[in-house]
Amino acid sequence: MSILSVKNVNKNFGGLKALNNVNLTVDAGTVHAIIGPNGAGKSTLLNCFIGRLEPDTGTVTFDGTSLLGIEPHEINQIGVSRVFQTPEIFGELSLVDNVMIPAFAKRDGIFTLNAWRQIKTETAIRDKAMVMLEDVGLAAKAGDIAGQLSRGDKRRLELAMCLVQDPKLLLLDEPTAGMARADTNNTIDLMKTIAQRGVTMVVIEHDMHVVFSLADKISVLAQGTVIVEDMPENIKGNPKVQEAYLGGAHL
Ligand SMILES: Nc1ncnc2c1ncn2[C@@H]1O[C@H](COP(=O)(O)OP(=O)(O)OP(=O)(O)O)[C@@H](O)[C@H]1O
Repeated sequence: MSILSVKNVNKNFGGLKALNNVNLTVDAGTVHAIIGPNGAGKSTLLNCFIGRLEPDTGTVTFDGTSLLGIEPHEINQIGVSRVFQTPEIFGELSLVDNVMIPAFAKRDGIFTLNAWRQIKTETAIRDKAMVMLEDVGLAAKAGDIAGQLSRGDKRRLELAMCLVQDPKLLLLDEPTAGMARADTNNTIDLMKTIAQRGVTMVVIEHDMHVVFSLADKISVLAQGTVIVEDMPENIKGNPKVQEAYLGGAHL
């Protein structure tokens, strides 16, 4: 059953066709990877899922609700969370505070600093935040200041900030970018655990080891168009993919 459906989406930047009649279907409970060369339109497409960009034409539907014309926080509220390429965390706050903030935002609709001062002591939310930090392997650092974390840990923290919102759909933009291999493998394991819990994931990723370790289905974008959508085993040898994606090189 489809949870995210993209139909005939076009997006131009001036004279540049960043998305050219994109169609894509993500099935519930699957990991769906979007790959393609630099500038193919992957981030532009993801931004159309979270209200950061509005397509010029076409539809984006999540769980029966159109995602177009609604605010990013409302999209978040209905169950879509995104992990960014550059982690968006609160650098001066502790890890546990970082995870509590999105938990409150999810519960109360929108987050305000005044509310934060009053509710910071709520133990149920603090306990939930601690469970999420445990899940991503950061519980021992719960009281540390987030800005001082390593790059890999910052990404794990951001993942905890998404998971605390109990998302139905998790969007990950290059979740292992800049990580050493050991960190990448830990992240793959973590994402597998999240997938096993039934969270649908859309992953943009350049690292083919990550893509082929995780994906149930892969969409290949080239010059703003989905040129192939198929199972991983059918992607590697696809000449269209090799030509468009790597200029004829073998994946
Ligand atoms: N805000 C913008 N204004 C103008 N052009 C843009 C804007 N955002 C993206 N583009 C252009 O749209 C095209 C698609 O960019 P996009 O970032 O979506 O590609 P991508 O597949 O995510 O690339 P990468 O893998 O390098 O991150 C590129 O040519 C890019 O330069």
